[in-house]
Amino acid sequence: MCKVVAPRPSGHSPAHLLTSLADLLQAWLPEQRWFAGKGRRVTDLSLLSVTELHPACLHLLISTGDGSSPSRPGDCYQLLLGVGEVLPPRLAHARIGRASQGPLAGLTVYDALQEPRSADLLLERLRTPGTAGPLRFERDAKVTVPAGLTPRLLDVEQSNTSHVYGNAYILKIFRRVRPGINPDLEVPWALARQGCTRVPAPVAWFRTSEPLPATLGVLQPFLPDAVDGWTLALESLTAGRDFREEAYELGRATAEVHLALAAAFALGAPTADGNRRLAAAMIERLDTTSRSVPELLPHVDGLRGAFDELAALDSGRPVQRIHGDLHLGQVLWAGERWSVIDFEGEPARPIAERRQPQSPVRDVAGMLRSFDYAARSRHPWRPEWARRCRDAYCAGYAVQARWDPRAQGALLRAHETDRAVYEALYEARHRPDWLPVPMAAIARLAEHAPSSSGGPHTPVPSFHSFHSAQGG
Ligand SMILES: Nc1ncnc2c1ncn2[C@@H]1O[C@H](COP(=O)(O)OP(=O)(O)O)[C@@H](O)[C@H]1O
Ligand SMILES: O=P(O)(O)O[C@H]1O[C@H](CO)[C@@H](O[C@H]2O[C@H](CO)[C@@H](O)[C@H](O)[C@H]2O)[C@H](O)[C@H]1O
Repeated sequence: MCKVVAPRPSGHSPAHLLTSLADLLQAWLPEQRWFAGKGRRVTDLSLLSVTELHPACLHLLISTGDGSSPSRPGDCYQLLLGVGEVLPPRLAHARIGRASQGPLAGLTVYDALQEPRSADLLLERLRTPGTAGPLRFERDAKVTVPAGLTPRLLDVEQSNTSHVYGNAYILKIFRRVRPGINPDLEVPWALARQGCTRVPAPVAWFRTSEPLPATLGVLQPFLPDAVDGWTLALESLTAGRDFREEAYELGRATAEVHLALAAAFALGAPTADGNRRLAAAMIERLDTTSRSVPELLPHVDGLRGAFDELAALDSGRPVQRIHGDLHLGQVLWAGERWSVIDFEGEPARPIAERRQPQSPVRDVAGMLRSFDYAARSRHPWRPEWARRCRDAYCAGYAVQARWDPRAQGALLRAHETDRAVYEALYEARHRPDWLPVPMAAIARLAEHAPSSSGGPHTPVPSFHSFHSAQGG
């Protein structure tokens, strides 16, 4: 960590500190993968809380807005800032800038989550529960986390920031913070209590009570040698290898998690009214998204067909807690089986909404879209690879859940369409180069008028009988 010089930042109010940080953060935030306002200027910036974890390491909750709507509350983000005189070369990539005014004038500010020392600080706090200002560090009383585990920053594309400790634990620090308990703590905790072994159970976490009650980070066991489903799918595509057996097992794993979720949380009955409200919400998302992603505009009328079809439906599957953002990047192959991670749901949605019971078909649709994503992201495009994976996945799901998602044609189509709209917004905001991937699906979904398909449920006893039935 850099050497700190007086005056100590903690001696200053958030408003005073902001005079040092505002310019630096306004330039730096829009460059961050986890920042949801790509391409938009940060005009309104305020510090919601400042906690000194160490004289040279500040924990910050900030609120940002783009000035577009004075009535819209700003987004809240969690930062760990290092402050010092000189930044060592190994931290050059973490540099945010040199403050020119205010209490930090002349000091260099950097993203402290990029360095192991801040990871050490957080783990020490999590090992021994307690508080620091508004921050509360808590853990599962039955688990003892050893001291001195070597941290490393996880070097993968992700929406948050994670540190791995001694290949034994992983700490996810949520970047975008929303009021309420984060489902990524709530759901794995509840599943562990159900005895579900498909999901790593939280061992420690930290949260804040002010200025908003929110979960800030979760420590879980790290699955060593795990490979995520997205990497495996791309390897399979590159090598021209089949992925049906993996997809089938993934379907079984998804259904197993859904069954455990159904046992852990309340269920809701499917109703015609529920379908109408869901369709209305999907149409609203389509309309809102097409205002910020103009590429969607030519397809809006076509896409609405799937939602109208859902609105006319008078049945469906019972609603329950689900994963909420299921895709190939959220499943890990480790120890010869699939595990499921990241129950945060769609990060842009309010937490109260993410905690509502939803149709399990929504998760199935997320994974089906993901097979399409993988196939679309490689040249040459191999639609048959995605089609086989999608079928195998549903077959595996049907065996475990005892109902086949393919028999829910209208529901599945509406959820896939809604998911593709979500993906278009996500990519436009976070990875504009990827926008063509969901747009390809959107064009296809809009072009093919919805029609009820999907036959009656036919249980498939094993992958191998499924495989031979497909002539594989
Ligand atoms: N328990 C775990 N064991 C091993 N690797 C993990 C574990 N949890 C997460 N990871 C790795 O971290 C990556 C990002 O995790 P994820 O929870 O999806 O973060 P984010 O929500 O920030 O995208 C995963 O793709 C995986 O590579
Ligand atoms: O970071 P999260 O895992 O919470 O999820 C967000 O980012 C994902 C991209 O990293 C995004 O997923 C989309 O791209 C994936 C490939 O990178 C693909 O597997 C998914 O099917 C596709 O939706 C996800 O939508 C977003 O919420």
